[in-house]
Amino acid sequence: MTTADLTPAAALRAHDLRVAYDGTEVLRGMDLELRTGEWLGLIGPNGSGKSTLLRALVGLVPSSGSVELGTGGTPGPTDLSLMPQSPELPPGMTVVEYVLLGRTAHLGWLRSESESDRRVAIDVLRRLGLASFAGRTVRQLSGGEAQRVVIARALAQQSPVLLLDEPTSALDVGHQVEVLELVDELRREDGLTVVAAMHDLGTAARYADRLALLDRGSLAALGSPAEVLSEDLVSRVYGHPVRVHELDGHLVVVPAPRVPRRTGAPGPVPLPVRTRPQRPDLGVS
Ligand SMILES: Nc1ncnc2c1ncn2[C@@H]1O[C@H](COP(=O)(O)OP(=O)(O)OP(=O)(O)O)[C@@H](O)[C@H]1O
Repeated sequence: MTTADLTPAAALRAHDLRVAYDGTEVLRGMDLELRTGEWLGLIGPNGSGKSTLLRALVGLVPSSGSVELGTGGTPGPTDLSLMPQSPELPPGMTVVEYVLLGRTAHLGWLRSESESDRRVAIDVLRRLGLASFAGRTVRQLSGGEAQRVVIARALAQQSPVLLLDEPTSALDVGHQVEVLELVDELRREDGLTVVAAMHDLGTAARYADRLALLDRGSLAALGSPAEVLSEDLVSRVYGHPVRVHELDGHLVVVPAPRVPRRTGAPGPVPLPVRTRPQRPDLGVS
């Protein structure tokens, strides 16, 4: 066996990916290589470009640079599946009809869904504990139920690369674990490649093989969770001091309280200086 055999194949490569809205560049010089079967966590403050990067990877926003499959071709509609952050839920559409939209990329011109498409949709709904909602309209769901239905639609597409934009922001802790474990199971069993933008840094670290930290449209760090979640780096990029602890073998990031400035109080106030961080040597090219 050679070293090449041991190196996971690339699922997707982005090179010098850039996006500008109304002439303002919000994503710049993004170079990423996704390995087949890996989970890449996207983290970064509000507005740092996580959603824009995901949308650029699927071609939903005009971008410059390149996105190509590991095999070298341009991604087609069945290659990447995106679960958007705030999708439109069409009024009157039932849950099963909505999840079946995930099969659209697999249908030929003017073809309607087959029995096997319906089976895929029902199976995904069942695995997410949503089968009893199948006949309900999507507007008749709670926020968390609706979010799981949107995830179900993305999973029903059965694409080899799954892009999730804050997939658990509306979910209680039990459903968060249920959804993330299901995605992780698909990753381990079927070699699904996952990119998930998440705000909870501990949860992102728990599932990701690597974390990509975005800062104002650029990649500030890319590496293992332990490498990227350094107190200094996270405090600087997020503009607030944090502490990183290890609990039961997992990293937990908690905001540190700002020390109130008192007249005559001894010692410095540990406020982070919000300057552009030095790019650490974490494999970012
Ligand atoms: N349609 C748009 N038109 C103009 N500017 C936009 C548009 N969408 C996003 N932006 C800007 O692009 C930047 C990146 O936004 P993006 O939504 O990618 O950030 P994000 O990291 O996903 O943020 P959040 O964590 O708040 O979801 C922000 O400054 C945002 O205001």
